[in-house]
Amino acid sequence: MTESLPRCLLIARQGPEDREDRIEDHLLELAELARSCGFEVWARRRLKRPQIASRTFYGSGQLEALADEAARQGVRHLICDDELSGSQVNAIEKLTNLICLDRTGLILSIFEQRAQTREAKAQVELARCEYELPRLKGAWTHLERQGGGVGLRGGPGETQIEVDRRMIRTRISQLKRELTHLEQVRKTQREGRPKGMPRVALVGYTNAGKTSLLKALTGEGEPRDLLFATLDTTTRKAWLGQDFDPETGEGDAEPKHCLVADTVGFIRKLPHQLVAAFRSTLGEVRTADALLVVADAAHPDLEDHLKVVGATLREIGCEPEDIGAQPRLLVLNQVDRLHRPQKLELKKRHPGAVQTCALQGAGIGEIRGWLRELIPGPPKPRTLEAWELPEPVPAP
Ligand SMILES: Nc1nc2c(ncn2[C@@H]2O[C@H](COP(=O)(O)OP(=O)(O)OP(=O)(O)O)[C@@H](O)[C@H]2O)c(=O)[nH]1
Ligand SMILES: [Mg+2]
Repeated sequence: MTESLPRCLLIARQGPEDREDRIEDHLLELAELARSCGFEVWARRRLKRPQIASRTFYGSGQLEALADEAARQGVRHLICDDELSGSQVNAIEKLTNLICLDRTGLILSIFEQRAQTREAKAQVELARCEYELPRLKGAWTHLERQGGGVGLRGGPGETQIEVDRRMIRTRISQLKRELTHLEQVRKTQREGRPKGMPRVALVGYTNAGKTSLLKALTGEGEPRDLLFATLDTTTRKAWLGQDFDPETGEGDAEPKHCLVADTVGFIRKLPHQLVAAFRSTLGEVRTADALLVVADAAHPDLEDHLKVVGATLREIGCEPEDIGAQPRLLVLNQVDRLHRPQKLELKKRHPGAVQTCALQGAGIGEIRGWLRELIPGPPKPRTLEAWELPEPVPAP
């Protein structure tokens, strides 16, 4: 007998400046995250609030009404798209009698479920510790209230917080030491890889089809329709064919290869604790000779996704404007889900991109051709596209 999945209710705040459709999109993405974490989504709600309520973020009136509705439907979890403080989570849980998770907490839970290798596990635990540390106060307020009478400083609660904080800080130091060691191991492995064979990293928004492209290029990889299916970097050898014209006899008959690394996906508001903790895994991206930036071309938020990818790449130290910056190829994947006019429109918007369908192998030959060019030397300079550049600062 299959156990039924825990049901959850998703909410997001809509401020006066927020467009309704954008908040809906964010809720749809949150629903995908919840599904990837093992929840069944019962409902999504936009809560219109001109101002943030400091204690409960969303305001007690709306939350109480939702809690009644959720209780009648057997919903136990409330997942919020907004980043909440520990004391806000506590106040919401008390008011609604639901288990409350914010977006960062949800993403961390997915990463915890997926982490397989020692390195991924250590990275995720580090991110979890960094996330919990500032939240401890909220979690322990019930003890603080029990603590010390008149004239006493602190009390049992406060002491407990201090003990907890110290334990977490000690664990953070241990994990950082372990990760520095693992980063060194990774660096040595990289240096030991065959010379003269370019290393290419697949990067992009989660669920865009990076692992599917790894499979199309190298024959290996397990694509899954889940957000953050891939956490660990996998590197495989890809056959790139040969630059040889049998009719004229021109070119190089020697077959060419490169190494392709699949990496963890990016997402809007990727918790900064995770970006920091995944520095060593993402080192594969920083040190790659070239990047294949993969996007789901059929996603309605394609352009936003590209901006998130551009910004996250900058955050991990890949600046497209730098001298000697890695060449990048934009791979617009899943074009089998688009009609011809949409593909033409996309071609106009991103003329330098390759349009692919990783599942059927369309466009893979073009990627191979681009990768072959990397071998004799760096490809020609290219004009940067708008999504790679920082957002312009609005005029005062
Ligand atoms: N229709 C269609 N589906 C695709 C294509 N490429 C990938 N998919 C599907 O998209 C889903 C995600 O594919 P993955 O390759 O796992 O995506 P990913 O970017 O590695 O995702 P994460 O590792 O979770 O970040 C899977 O269900 C794939 O079958 C494509 O070209 N066309
Ligand atoms: Mg993947």
